[in-house]
Amino acid sequence: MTLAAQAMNVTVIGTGYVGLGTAGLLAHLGHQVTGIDIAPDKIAQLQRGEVPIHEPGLSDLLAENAERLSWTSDYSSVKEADVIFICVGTPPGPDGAPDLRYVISAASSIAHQLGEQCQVIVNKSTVPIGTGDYVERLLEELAPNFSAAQHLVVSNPEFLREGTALHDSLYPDRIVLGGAAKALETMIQLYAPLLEQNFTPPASTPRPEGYTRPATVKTTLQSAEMIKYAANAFLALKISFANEIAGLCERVGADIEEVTTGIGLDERIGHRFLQAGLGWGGSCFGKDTQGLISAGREHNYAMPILQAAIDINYRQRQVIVEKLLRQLKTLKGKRVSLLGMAFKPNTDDLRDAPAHDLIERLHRLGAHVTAHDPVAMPRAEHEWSHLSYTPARDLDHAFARADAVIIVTEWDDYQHLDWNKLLPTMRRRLIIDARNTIRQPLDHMLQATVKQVGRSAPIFIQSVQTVSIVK
Ligand SMILES: NC(=O)c1ccc[n+]([C@@H]2O[C@H](COP(=O)([O-])OP(=O)(O)OC[C@H]3O[C@@H](n4cnc5c(N)ncnc54)[C@H](O)[C@@H]3O)[C@@H](O)[C@H]2O)c1
Ligand SMILES: O=c1ccn([C@@H]2O[C@H](COP(=O)(O)OP(=O)(O)O[C@H]3O[C@H](CO)[C@@H](O)[C@H](O)[C@H]3O)[C@@H](O)[C@H]2O)c(=O)[nH]1
Repeated sequence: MTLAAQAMNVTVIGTGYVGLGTAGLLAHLGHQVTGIDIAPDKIAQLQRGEVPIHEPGLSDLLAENAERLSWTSDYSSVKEADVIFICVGTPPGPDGAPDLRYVISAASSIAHQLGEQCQVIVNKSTVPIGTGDYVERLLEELAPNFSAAQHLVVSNPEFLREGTALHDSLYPDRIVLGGAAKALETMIQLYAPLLEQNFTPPASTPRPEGYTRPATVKTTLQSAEMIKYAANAFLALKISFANEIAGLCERVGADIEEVTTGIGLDERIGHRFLQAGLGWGGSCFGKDTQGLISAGREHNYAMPILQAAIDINYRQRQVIVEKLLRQLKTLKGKRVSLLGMAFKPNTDDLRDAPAHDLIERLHRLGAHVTAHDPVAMPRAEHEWSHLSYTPARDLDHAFARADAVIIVTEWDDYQHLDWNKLLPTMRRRLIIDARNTIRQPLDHMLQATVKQVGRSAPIFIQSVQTVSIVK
C-alpha cells in the first residue's frame, strides 16, 4: 500500500461486486472508506470481517486494509465525504430498460446528508444515458444544502469482470471520467496512485509484467455513460459472432478453434472474447444489451445488430440441448449431469447463468438433472430452490450412472478430470463439452463420445499441436 498524496474521505454506496471492489481498491490506495448497504445481513457480515461474495483475493484485500474501511447502513458518513460512489444494482425492468429504483433511492438518501463543502457524487453503476443529469436534478430538488458549484456529478463506469475483479481494478486498461472539469480534477487526485501505479500491489494480485499505467479518458457525462454500454455490447457481439460462425463450422466441417485462432491473429480482430460455447451469462451482458436496445426504442431507433447478438446468445442454450437430444434421442428417464452452475468460473454469481436454463429445459424434457459447482452450490440452494435438480455431492456423484455429462462452466477443476476413473462409472459415456474445454483427445480406449461446439469431429485437435492458440 502507498498512501495517496492526498488521502480523501470516500463513501461507497452498495456493497455488491462493484461496491466491494471499489471500497477495497480505494482503501488500498490510502483513502478512508465507508461502505453503506441497505441489506443489514451484508453489513453484519462485513463488520465481522466476512465477505458476502466469492471473488478471488477480495477477502485478503479488505482484511489488509481494514483500518481504512468501515461498514454501515447509516448514510451519515456522506456529510464528511469528499467523494461519494453510487454502486447499487440496476437490474433490467420488465421491458428491458434498467430499473433505476436503487439509484434513485441511493441518490435521495445522499441528498438528505450532503455537506456544505465541495463533494463529488460518482455514478459507478451502469445507468442509461442521461442518468447523471437526472441524479443532479434529484440532488438539487431534495438536498437542503445543494449548490451547483459545490456538488458535482461524475460518471465513472466500471469495467471489472467477476472472477478477476481485483486484477481489473488495480491494472485497468482505462479510467473513464465524465463530467465537469472541476469534478474530474478531484477524481484524478483520488485515483492518482492508480494512474501513476505507485502503490504496492497486494500479494494476491501482483502487477502484470509489462503493465505500465491506465489511459485516462475524460468525457461528458453522457459519453461516459454510453462508453460503458457500448463496451459491453461490443464484447457481447464478439461472443455471439463466434457462436454464429461455430454453428456453420459444424455444418461445413471447419473447426471454430482453428478459425478463431486464424482470425484473431489479425490485430484488428484480436483473440479475446471469441470463445465459442454456451454464450454469455451473468448480470451484465444480457442486461446491458437489452438496456441499449431499449434506449434506442425510446428514440425510435432500431438496433438490429444487438438484437441479433442477443438472439444468437440465447439460441446457443437450445443448441446444447439439441446436441444432447441427437445422441440420446429422448431424455425421458435419462440422468444428465451439469458441471458448473455459476455463469463463469471463479465466481458464485448465478445471475442469468446458462445452467439455470439448461436445468429447466432438461427437466421439461423428462431428464433427471444433477448439477455440480465448486463454489456456487450453497448459493444455488437458496436462489434456485424453484428448480428441479439434485445437487451433486462431488464429481464422483455427478458422473455415477449418468447418461450424459455437460460441461457448462469452464472451472479449472474441470480441466483436469480423471477420465479413467470417472467415465467407467457412467451409464453411457457421453460428454457434451459446451465450453470446448477439453484440449487433449481422450484415450480412445475409454470409448467416450465427446461433442463440442463448432467442431464436427467427435475427438479432434491434431491441429492444436501445430497451431499456437493465444488466448
Ligand atoms: N457485477 C459486475 O461485474 C459489474 C461490473 C461493472 C459494472 N456493474 C454495474 O454496477 C452496478 C452494481 O452491480 P453489482 O453486481 O455490484 O450489484 P449487486 O447486486 O451485487 O450489489 C448492489 C448492492 O447495492 C445495495 N443497495 C441497493 N440499494 C441501495 C441503497 N439505496 N443504498 C445502499 N445500498 C443499496 C444492495 O443491497 C446490494 O448489496 C450495476 O449497475 C452493474 O450493472 C457490475
Ligand atoms: O470469449 C468469451 C468470453 C466470455 N464468454 C462468456 O461471457 C460471459 C461474461 O464473461 P466476462 O465478460 O468475463 O464476465 P463479466 O463479469 O460478466 O464481465 C463483463 O460485464 C461486466 C459488467 O458490466 C463488465 O464490467 C466487464 O468488462 C465485462 O467483461 C460469461 O458467461 C463467459 O462465459 C464467452 O462465452 N466467450
